[in-house]
Amino acid sequence: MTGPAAGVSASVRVERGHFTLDVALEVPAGEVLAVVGPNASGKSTLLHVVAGLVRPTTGTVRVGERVLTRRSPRGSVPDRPDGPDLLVAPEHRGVGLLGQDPLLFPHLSATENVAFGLRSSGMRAAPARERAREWLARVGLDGTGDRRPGELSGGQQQRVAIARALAAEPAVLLLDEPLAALDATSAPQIRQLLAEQVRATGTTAVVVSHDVLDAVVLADHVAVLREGELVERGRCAEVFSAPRTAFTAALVGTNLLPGRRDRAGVRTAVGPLEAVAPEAATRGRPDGSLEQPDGGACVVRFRPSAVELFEDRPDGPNVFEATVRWLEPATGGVRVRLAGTPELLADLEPAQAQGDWLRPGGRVWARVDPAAVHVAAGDS
Ligand SMILES: Nc1ncnc2c1ncn2[C@@H]1O[C@H](COP(=O)(O)OP(=O)(O)OP(=O)(O)O)[C@@H](O)[C@H]1O
Repeated sequence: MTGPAAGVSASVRVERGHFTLDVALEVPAGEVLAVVGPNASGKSTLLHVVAGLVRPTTGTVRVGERVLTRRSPRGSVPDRPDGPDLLVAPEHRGVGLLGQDPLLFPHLSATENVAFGLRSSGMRAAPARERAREWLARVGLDGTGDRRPGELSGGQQQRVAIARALAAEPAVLLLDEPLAALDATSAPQIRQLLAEQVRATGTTAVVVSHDVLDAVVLADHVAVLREGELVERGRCAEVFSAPRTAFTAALVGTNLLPGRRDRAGVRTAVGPLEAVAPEAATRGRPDGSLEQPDGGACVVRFRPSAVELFEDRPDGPNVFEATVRWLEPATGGVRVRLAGTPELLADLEPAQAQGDWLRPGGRVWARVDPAAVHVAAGDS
């Protein structure tokens, strides 16, 4: 490694025409942060700022104690205490970047591709080749070192790129959708390999993806980016199991509604909802009550499989009428999207999804199991 594992901190603003990225984030040394968000939310821009490929409009990027990028607002005094503007070149930052394209040299063998980076950082030829062979074995390519990229599958090429990136022992590794170009068989294998190797080497890493699975498998923490701003962050398990914004809930495929508590329950856009989930009583004060028992803003969360749909109004609490937006396949059944803001999801078993009444544009009755309704204090 170029030194002991170092954390990353970035507080930057990038203005690009109509788009503005404005984020502040920290990744502790040796940990992995996933940045997830939809297309054009600014994920790649953020990585490129950390890699030194994009100069921010203002802000600072540090790896450990070392400042790699600093840009002050225009018109500020140049001899400020925090130092002059600077942009350390990408190749001198100790920061590796692995994208969806392995970008291997086509005329070099796999071993030579991995050894190239080591040679350019000053290692002699024989030890560089030896180290390259060791790394190819670590990524499951023992015996294929003499092949050129054209003689390797897409997944194998990406293994070579991972070996090359990690063999250089970067202080920080940036992963920009590293699995996006792989087929459905290779992607899980490479995801697992990356997770193992990043952890085994203790490399600090930032992975950007629109796929929540990458965050779950690869990362300790997740930051959710929307239109250039971080809308939620925390440990993956916490953010994904109890999203606090409708945006993140949609990303992880659960339902979340803003509400207000009153004596009778929770008022939401679809009507009053009862909750008897244990979490409703555990996420507030130590005595079990919620922080704002009356009139307080809260978020109501329930999984799509807790929603049943009916042609005629059913009995019971938590019943509301809705319009079907569309139907799509779901694991073991059918996912129905119900129109509204936010859109709600219902996962039905195939037998429940029969009948003419369940069609896009049709009116249906929805019922949510009160035992599956979780309520937490806060705004969505
Ligand atoms: N070189 C550039 N010049 C001007 N605008 C750019 C440039 N590169 C990206 N943008 C704009 O910045 C915004 C964010 O793009 P970015 O590629 O960072 O998003 P992303 O979240 O990585 O998207 P995707 O998931 O589609 O890769 C977009 O609106 C994009 O059009």
